[in-house]
Amino acid sequence: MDASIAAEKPAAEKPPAAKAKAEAENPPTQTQRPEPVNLIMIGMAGSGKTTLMQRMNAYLHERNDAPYVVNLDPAVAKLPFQANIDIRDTVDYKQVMSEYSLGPNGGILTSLNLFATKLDQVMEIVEKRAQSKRYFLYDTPGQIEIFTWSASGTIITNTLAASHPTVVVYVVDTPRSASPATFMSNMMYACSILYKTQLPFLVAFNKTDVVDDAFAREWMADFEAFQRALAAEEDETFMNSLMHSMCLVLDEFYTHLRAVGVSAMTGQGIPDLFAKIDDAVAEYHAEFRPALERQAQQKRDAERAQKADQLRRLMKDLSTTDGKEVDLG
Ligand SMILES: Nc1nc2c(ncn2[C@@H]2O[C@H](COP(=O)(O)OP(=O)(O)OP(=O)(O)O)[C@@H](O)[C@H]2O)c(=O)[nH]1
Repeated sequence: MDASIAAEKPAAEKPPAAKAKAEAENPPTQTQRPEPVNLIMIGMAGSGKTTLMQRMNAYLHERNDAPYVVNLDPAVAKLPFQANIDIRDTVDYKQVMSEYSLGPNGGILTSLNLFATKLDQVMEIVEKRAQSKRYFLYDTPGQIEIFTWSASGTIITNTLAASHPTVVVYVVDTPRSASPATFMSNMMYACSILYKTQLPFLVAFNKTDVVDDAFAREWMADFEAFQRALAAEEDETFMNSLMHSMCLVLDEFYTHLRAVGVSAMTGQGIPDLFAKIDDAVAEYHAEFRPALERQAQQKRDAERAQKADQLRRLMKDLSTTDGKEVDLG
């Protein structure tokens, strides 16, 4: 791995005519910039994270609000956009695999671990850009568990969340979730990530140009509709009875879940996606930030109590030395 994070790259500039048009339609505001927002894109392989990021990137460029883009997927072959920071500039995933004799997943995990050791440098660069950028988009590996359940993924997520409002955008391949079994599996995964990260969460049902997400909304809003869809499946297997029980758990999850249908391909639903992101940011301020401050306070209190306890024990030791002088030097 390189000794330091490779120099950040400027995102590809728009053609001058398009830039001038965007500026005329959306002149840069003189008022104070809203606080930066980190958007962590998570989703199963092929759900469309990268394509959706590209669409969001283009949408924001059109509004003269170019985002800052970070690629955290060391194994991605080709990106449709120019990332400002790219893990591939820092870690060579194939070299990591051969150097440590690892398979593809081990290679991704080790690359992320190596990258996490340089996170302070990344955060320094990102913090500088936070003066002028609103949205920071983070693309993650399609092997979800490598990011969400690894120490390095947790370190990256927590570091981002401690710096600025951070929202998880969970991307779902809507056509591939049209059967009750795959839908339920995907939602169980979403649920576990929500509880793991404890961050404001948004489900983006992607590829609505292929299959409308109305069925998903119905299943989330109406428990019986989902039960009927399950019953309509041909065989009542072990999987189905397991799902009958699981959907009772998910019912509670759905009541607080923010969801939006989008098409990364056509751009349908993108304004709604950003409106939902605003809601999630409000939740970050109302719930996550105070919880984070409470935790920090508890940690400070515990450290203070520990120091006081150590001092008390030291004083006790001193008082039991029979009046002999104790050399503290
Ligand atoms: N029809 C349609 N296809 C899409 C849409 N979004 C993505 N795709 C296609 O889905 C495939 C996977 O998209 P990616 O953006 O590479 O998915 P990913 O989640 O980043 O994949 P990994 O990098 O493997 O995790 C590509 O062929 C995309 O063209 C969409 O909204 N509509």
